This record gives sequence, structure tokens and C-alpha cells, in this order.
Amino acid sequence: MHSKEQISHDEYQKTADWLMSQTQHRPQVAIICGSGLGMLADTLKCQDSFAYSDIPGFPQSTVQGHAGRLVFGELKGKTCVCMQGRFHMYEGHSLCKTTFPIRVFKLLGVETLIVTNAAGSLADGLQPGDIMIIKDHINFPGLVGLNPLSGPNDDKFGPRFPAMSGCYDKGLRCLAMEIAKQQGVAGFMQEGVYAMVGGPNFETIAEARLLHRLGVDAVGMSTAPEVVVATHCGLRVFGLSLITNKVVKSYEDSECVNHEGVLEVGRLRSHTVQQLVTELISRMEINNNNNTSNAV
Ligand SMILES: O=P(O)(O)O[C@@H]1C[C@H](O)[C@@H](CO)O1
Ligand code: HPA
Repeated sequence: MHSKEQISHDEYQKTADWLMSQTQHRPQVAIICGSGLGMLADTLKCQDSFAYSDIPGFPQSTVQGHAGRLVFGELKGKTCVCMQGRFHMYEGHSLCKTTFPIRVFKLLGVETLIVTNAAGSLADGLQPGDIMIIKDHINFPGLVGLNPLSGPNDDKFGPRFPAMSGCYDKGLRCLAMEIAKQQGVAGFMQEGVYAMVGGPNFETIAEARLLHRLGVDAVGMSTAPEVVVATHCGLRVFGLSLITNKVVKSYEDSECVNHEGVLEVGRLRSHTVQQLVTELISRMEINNNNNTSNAV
């Protein structure tokens, strides 16, 4: 089911054209808000917002904590577009649909993608409330062929065999760490490896132990397909995980993760995440050679 559906270039373009007919904003930066992190959109000034249900071709959000709105606006001199709610494979969307907005962003002229997510920690040094800058990912669905790039390649977006080493931009990672130090939050920020699993169930203890042994620092149910598609079409990517829970690795541990707890930690840390992302956007250099008429 996941790899068969194809979306034509025209379909992405139609959605991009519709959005450009509805807003004057021409975004340089796109932000995807993870579970409980939708408030990132609230910082945008001069907002134009659209319910996903009103945007031609857009999938619908079905998960609590994902409002289902696309918000355009200005932030510290940069034009941004923010997804208040993302699409997950476990909702039943094909991976093409899950990543549909990324190519639309490319056609809108976006140059940099910021992805955020809620994740459980496997690394002993990562506690709930910590922020992990994503250094790299392990795309478990991708490793077994569930990849949004499966099927005929659209050369207008990118190459058949895109490299993924370095897909999380080093310059932006360094800048984020520098900002964290200046904002006094570096004590609960570190870099790490994110792994995407399919969900929607949380991990068994044996699965948690396996992920830990493989060197995974944090695990979640999103992000990797978005980053693969973004890297394929040449977007610069920055990612961060808000650690919302420790993944249970011991049979002696009676703790049990749940989605409400995940959302709660998101709310508690929302201000810190917002300040960090805002300053990052403010200080990032944009090298926008795209224009919306011939973006790809
Ligand atoms: O959209 P993200 O990856 O932030 O959402 C995480 C993973 C699941 O969708 C959900 C579990 O609580 O949060
Ligand atoms: N596992 C998978 N996804 C998650 C978790 C987790 O522990 N926490 C938030 N998203």
C-alpha cells in the first residue's frame, strides 16, 4: 500500500499554486510541529492560515495534538510556513501523502526545513524535558523498503539515488547549540540519533533494548520520511526532538508511556523550544536562489 501510490508533479504544483493565490507570503523556511509543539506557529506575525481540509490535495491530520492548519507569516525578518500538525504513516496515509507538504514547500520556494517531534529516550543521559538536536536518523521503515521515494523517480525534484549522509545540516546544528548556550538551556540539550519506527504502539521492552543496542538515542514515529524527501529535493534540514518520556527498558519498571503524557511535556517545554527555534530562524542565513516559478 505504502510504496505504490504516486503523486504527479502537477498535483504538487496545483496545491502550491492554490496557496500562492491565497497568500502573499513566499516562505523561505518551513517548520513542522511535532506532537504538542503546535505553538511554534503562534510566533508568526501577519498570519494567513488555512485548515488542511480547505487546501486542495492536502491530507488530513487525525492525531490529538496536531491541529491541522498551515500557517504562513513573518518571523524575525524571514517568511515562514508552519505545519500545525503532521501526517504519520500509522494514520494510514501512504508515505507519498505523509510527505506531500514537503514538495509543495519546495515549489513555494522554501529553502530550509525545520522538523520537530516528540520522542522517547533510550540514551541514559536524555531525560524527559530535554531537547535533542537530531544529528542523524535511522529510518526503520525505509530500511525495509517503505520509502516515500519508492516508485518512478521524479527527476524534477531530485536524483534517483540521493545521498543521505549529512542530511541534518551541520552549520545549523552548531548554531542551535551556540544559541542554547546563550539562552542558558544548553544543560538540557545534546545531539543524538533519532530512529523512526512505524507505530502506533509504543515499544516493547525487547524492542527498546534492541534500539538501545543499535545506538539509538531517541525513538519516534515520524520525521525520517519528511527528511528523506526534503533532502532529495535539496532542502537544508534542521531537526529537533523534544524528549517526552523515557522508553521503558527494564522488566522491573512499571512505568507506562501514553500520548497524553507526551503532549503534557510538549506544553511544559513549549516556550523553550519556541525561543530556540525563533532565534535559530532569526540568525540563519538564507541563500534563496529559488523562485516560485521555476523552483524545480
Ligand atoms: O508527530 P510526532 O512524531 O511528534 O508524534 C509523536 C509520535 C506519535 O505520533 C506520538 C506518540 O505520542 O507523538
Ligand atoms: N516511542 C515512540 N514514539 C514516541 C515515544 C516513544 O516512547 N514518545 C513520543 N513518541
